[in-house]
Amino acid sequence: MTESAGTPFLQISGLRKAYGNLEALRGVDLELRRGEFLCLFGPNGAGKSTLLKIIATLLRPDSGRIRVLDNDLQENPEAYRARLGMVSHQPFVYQDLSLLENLEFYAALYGVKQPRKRALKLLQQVKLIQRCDMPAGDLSRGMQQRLSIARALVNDPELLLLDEPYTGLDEHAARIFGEQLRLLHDNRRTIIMVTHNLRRGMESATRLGILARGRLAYLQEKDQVDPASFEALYFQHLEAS
Ligand SMILES: Nc1ncnc2c1ncn2[C@@H]1O[C@H](COP(=O)(O)OP(=O)(O)OP(=O)(O)O)[C@@H](O)[C@H]1O
Repeated sequence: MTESAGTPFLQISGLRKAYGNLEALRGVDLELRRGEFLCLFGPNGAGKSTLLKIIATLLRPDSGRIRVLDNDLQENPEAYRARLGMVSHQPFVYQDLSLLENLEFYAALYGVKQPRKRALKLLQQVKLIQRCDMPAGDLSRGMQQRLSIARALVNDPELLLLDEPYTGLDEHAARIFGEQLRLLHDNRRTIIMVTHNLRRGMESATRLGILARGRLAYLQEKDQVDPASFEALYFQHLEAS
């Protein structure tokens, strides 16, 4: 994939998705440059997970386009998926396999050169190395979340999609994850995170967005945003929903 200066990394235009009569996305347009970190807020049912699932190719839109650099993702989904990582409500881990087996499996699937080494490094990072031989199904919910974060990073993704990654994490684990996000966020990685955690979201992001009733109601560079005004606007949207 070619990349010239100024080419947006991700271009989304006119994205619409309905579930029966319910219009979950009503025309979303969004452009992100490589290395941007968008934190997307919004009321329950606003369409945030639907948007992330479509970007992750887990769900097909009814209409609209998504391009990553010069490629339409519908035209070459396999190459696109290899560059993608996602943490969602589903852990996508095998409950009967150990933590190490799970991560080794995914690393091998993505063609990582030394799958075991990569798996062990990630288990260290998410502080699960002591439990590496335990079946994933025996982990607590917060630990499952840490494992799915490790799973999402196995292929060192260029585009990382995080749907409420703080859910289930205790304060210590959330702080560690916040630190990891800072390390993960470099010039080559583009991140979109959906969260209801205003403080955590605002500390990590370079852009802030609010999705409301299936539309992007607000999008701004974080350094142009007054935190108190943003918080007030966010609460207005929550109350209006
Ligand atoms: N599989 C589905 N079938 C029918 N309706 C769905 C389905 N998935 C989502 N919806 C509906 O689409 C709308 C958007 O849902 P979505 O999960 O994208 O919202 P969200 O912004 O992620 O919400 P939350 O903050 O509660 O996670 C909601 O009204 C929801 O009930």
